[in-house]
Amino acid sequence: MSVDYKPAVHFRDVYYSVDNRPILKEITGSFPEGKITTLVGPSGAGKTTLLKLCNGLLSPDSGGIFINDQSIDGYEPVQLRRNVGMALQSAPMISGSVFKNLALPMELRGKQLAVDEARDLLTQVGLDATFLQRNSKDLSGGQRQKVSIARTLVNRPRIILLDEITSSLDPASQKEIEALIVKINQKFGTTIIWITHNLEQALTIGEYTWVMINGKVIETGESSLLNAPANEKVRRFVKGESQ
Ligand SMILES: Nc1ncnc2c1ncn2[C@@H]1O[C@H](COP(=O)(O)OP(=O)(O)OP(=O)(O)O)[C@@H](O)[C@H]1O
Repeated sequence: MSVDYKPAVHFRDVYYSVDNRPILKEITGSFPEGKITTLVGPSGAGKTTLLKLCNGLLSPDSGGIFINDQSIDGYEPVQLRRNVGMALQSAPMISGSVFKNLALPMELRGKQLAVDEARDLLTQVGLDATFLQRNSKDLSGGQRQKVSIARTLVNRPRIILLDEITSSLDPASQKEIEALIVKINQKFGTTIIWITHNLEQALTIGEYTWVMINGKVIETGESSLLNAPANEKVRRFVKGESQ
């Protein structure tokens, strides 16, 4: 990974295991501040696990994780969740209105979300104000993902983690969400770490890529590395061949 950029998230020799089974091994590297980095690799490589380490949902067995140069252990959980937002493929919603869903991150901090602010958030993600009173269960997949992203923005996070947020969407919705994430990245300088199975997406949207295989980071660099991987395992992965 280029040394020209300040790391937003830095991993230093991180190990993580479940029931003595190593899931992540020797993870060292940085996600540059203000950039979009995609995380690719075969199923079970450890991508989601790595993402969950970035916001404290999981803790490493050993090694260090640093968010904006500060050890993740030094953050209050609330402060960490505000700094590092996350959106998931399933875009989980609580039952009730879109407004209720947008207000949730504030409510968890004992605060209220102003209706004007909720409207602004919807505008940011390309939805009009009529959506505020819609029931979350009546949203399409693309709309649901937009609300999920808007809800992430409530806390104005400096870093957003995305776990396959477009993989269940039709191509048009996928393009809309991609454009939305690029806009958020450019407008607010938000660091984006994006797990995707879509290598075309990694090439076009992400400036940088980490390739993970079997719990290890095998290659990192500009996304164009996917066009000509140096590593044989990565070459096989990119060609869709089994490891
Ligand atoms: N809580 C857990 N208990 C047992 N095994 C787990 C647990 N969490 C993760 N694993 C295992 O760790 C490995 C990595 O899982 P992870 O979900 O991080 O991979 P991934 O690269 O995100 O995969 P996918 O692309 O399929 O989502 C898998 O073998 C998974 O079964």
